[in-house]
Amino acid sequence: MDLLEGIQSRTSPKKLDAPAPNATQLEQIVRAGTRAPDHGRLRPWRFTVFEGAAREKLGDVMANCLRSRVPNSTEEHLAAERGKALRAPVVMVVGAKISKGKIPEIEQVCAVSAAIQNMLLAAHGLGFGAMWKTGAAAYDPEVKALCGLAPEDHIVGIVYLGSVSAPGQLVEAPVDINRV
Ligand SMILES: Cc1cc2nc3c(=O)[nH]c(=O)nc-3n(C[C@H](O)[C@H](O)[C@H](O)COP(=O)(O)O)c2cc1C
Repeated sequence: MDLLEGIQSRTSPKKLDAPAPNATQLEQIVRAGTRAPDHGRLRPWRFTVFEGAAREKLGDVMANCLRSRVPNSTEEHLAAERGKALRAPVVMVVGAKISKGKIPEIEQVCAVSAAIQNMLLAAHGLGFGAMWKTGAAAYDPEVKALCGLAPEDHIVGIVYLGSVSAPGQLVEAPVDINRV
């Protein structure tokens, strides 16, 4: 797939199912992430993959976090939160491990953000779908800890990967260029 065509045709699918990218394809996707621009070559990205039954562990932690944040959560809400981790065959938490030093924190987060976009495009190029989500779980220290991240690190995206079973809608954004 041509690069520009891939960029223009990528959308976030509505639904993802099996088959997931295999181990080689997943490595290609992550490798694409590591080609992102990265000020100071700090390699701030951390990729944590949950597949198969491991997704249930993530779902349980997400539901426990919801219970702590909102103690009167109903069983229905908790089940819905747990279910988020099962909405694709592969769930990848992409974190930014923050280094203290001369590279500003925002630039480290930007590098991880660029890595995620590279991965969405790589998945698309390989014929898979990918969704970039966050939600309250992404800011929860327990979810961070499960992924080997400290409270001061960031979860930049929870990336859902699989085969597209319901495509997203391609919505063109306005192209406004301010020329001075
Ligand atoms: C940092 C970040 C966090 C996001 N979190 C969510 C989210 O939690 N839920 C959601 O529906 N979309 C989220 N999105 C937006 C989707 O990834 C997606 O881009 C958007 O729905 C537009 O669809 P498109 O990718 O097909 O253009 C997030 C995007 C970014 C960059």
